[in-house]
Amino acid sequence: MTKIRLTRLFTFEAAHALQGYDGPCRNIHGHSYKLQVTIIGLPIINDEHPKNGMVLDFGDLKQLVQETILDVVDHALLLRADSDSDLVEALRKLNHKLLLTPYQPTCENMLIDFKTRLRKVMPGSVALHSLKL
Ligand SMILES: Nc1nc2c(c(=O)[nH]1)N=C([C@H](O)[C@H](O)COP(=O)(O)OP(=O)(O)OP(=O)(O)O)CN2
Ligand SMILES: [Zn+2]
Repeated sequence: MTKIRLTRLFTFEAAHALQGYDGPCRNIHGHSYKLQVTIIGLPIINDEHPKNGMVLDFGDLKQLVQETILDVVDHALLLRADSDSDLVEALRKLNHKLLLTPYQPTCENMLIDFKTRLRKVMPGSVALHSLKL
């Protein structure tokens, strides 16, 4: 049977700073990110099944990505966990949505993080094929 890849595009807004970077991106700045999620699997072949013909309902994929990634990063500020503690404390006092990452928040590292998070919640019948940011 033929395995099928399904791709869905998501967008989110986030700010970050690249600590120690030799350019303007060491300052806190923001992006409108586009995240492409591709899964792979076999379509359900069962006329009695409500998801007949689907690898995964697009709605279910949307909910998975929403809960696992977008709820975490959308309108958040991503800073390295070892950022200046006064800054972190001040942002917390202001109730800012802060994601302290154990990594430099580059696209590459964010993708590794997203992959880890998504793999944990993929239904058994499908696999995460690829991510693009
Ligand atoms: N390999 C990577 N390089 C850079 C990353 C990254 O995540 N991975 N991130 C940055 C900055 O955070 C930021 O994204 C700047 O990108 P850049 O395209 O260099 O910015 P510009 O202002 O030149 O481009 P615009 O299109 O005007 O935003 C840097 N490098
Ligand atoms: Zn940036």
